[in-house]
Amino acid sequence: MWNTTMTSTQARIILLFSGKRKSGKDYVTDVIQKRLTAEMCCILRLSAPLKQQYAKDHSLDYEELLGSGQYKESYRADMICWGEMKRQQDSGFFCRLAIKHATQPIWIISDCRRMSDVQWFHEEFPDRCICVRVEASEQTRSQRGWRYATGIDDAESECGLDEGVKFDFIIRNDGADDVLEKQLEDLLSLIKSREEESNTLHNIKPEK
Ligand SMILES: Nc1ncnc2c1ncn2[C@@H]1O[C@H](COP(=O)(O)OP(=O)(O)O)[C@@H](O)[C@H]1O
Ligand SMILES: C[C@@](O)(CCOP(=O)(O)OP(=O)(O)O)CC(=O)O
Repeated sequence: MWNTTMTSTQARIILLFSGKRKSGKDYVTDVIQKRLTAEMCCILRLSAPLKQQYAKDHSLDYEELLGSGQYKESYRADMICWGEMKRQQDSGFFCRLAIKHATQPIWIISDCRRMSDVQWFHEEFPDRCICVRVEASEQTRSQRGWRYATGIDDAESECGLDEGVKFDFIIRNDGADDVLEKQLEDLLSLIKSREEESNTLHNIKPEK
């Protein structure tokens, strides 16, 4: 189905995922990666290099910060502040680190939060980005363990992409498997058609 004869390690397609806490970004991106295979598609998190550097600077446990337990939550507000300070100095700081070792032709960036994240990818990789929003109702998110937290759920970290972004695809993830399945099929078709366009462009030989 997919062309695996890559001539460069740079991505052909970049899926920029965003969505509120517990909307299901990890769940959905895992399914998509499985369908595309790990050979073709990697999942990259902007929060991974952030947590790594934050853990180092503050003598904390990086693995615990990667988990979904209380440890991460107790540092979330401070990590947000620290990350924002870094981004003010260099808006592409975490984006560059996150993609550094990626070799697959399709990248999923699973946690875009800020306009600067989306802009950075669009500027670095024009015509390769597909912006995907995952949405779930507050009721669904609550059932998945979400509790509103002032300073987090009303801050840029959660709301930075609520307005001003034209999403190429919106996934409603409220729990019905067949509804999600149909949307995933549509998104996979979009990825495939972009892949074909991109292959066509890359295979055009320069005129002699
Ligand atoms: N469509 C779904 N079907 C079943 N469980 C789901 C679905 N979407 C999300 N979940 C579950 O809800 C929880 C939160 O989802 P997650 O992907 O971690 O959210 P996010 O990454 O947006 O914070 C996880 O336990 C996940 O397995
Ligand atoms: C400081 C953060 O990067 C922490 C993000 O941690 P996760 O990526 O694990 O987030 P959730 O899926 O919302 O639990 C947030 C930020 O604003 O950069």
